[in-house]
Amino acid sequence: MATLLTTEERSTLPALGETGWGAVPDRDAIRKVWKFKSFSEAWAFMTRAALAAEKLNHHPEWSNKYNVVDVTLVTHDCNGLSALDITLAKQMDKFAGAAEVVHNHSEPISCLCESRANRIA
Ligand SMILES: C[C@H](O)[C@H](O)[C@H]1CNC2=NC(N)=NC(=O)C2=N1
Repeated sequence: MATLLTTEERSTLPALGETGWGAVPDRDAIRKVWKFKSFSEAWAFMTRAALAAEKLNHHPEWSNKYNVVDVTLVTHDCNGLSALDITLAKQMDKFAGAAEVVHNHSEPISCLCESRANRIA
């Protein structure tokens, strides 16, 4: 059974913050949003991440819209962050490679994709 990260363990998390993972307001969870070059690259990332998640028996809360993948990591069994979230976060960072990290989490995900109007303009 996973246990919540201790205060001491959490003190090592800022390094993770520098990679674009951020705290979710009002929740003991972390979130990162990537923008890939294409849907195909986003899907390839999700495929790798899904296989890693299955191996860990630890699954992301995530959504995908076109080339954007929005990931929240939390451990449901302990209702907060555990070491499994950090392990999966690091693996996802590896799979995402050089994809653009979207830092403005307050922006609705629909605004992060190019609008259809812009693409055909
Ligand atoms: C029974 C099974 O092991 C659990 O439900 C696993 C599956 N995947 C999980 N994923 C996440 N993110 N948190 C969990 O607590 C969790 N628990």
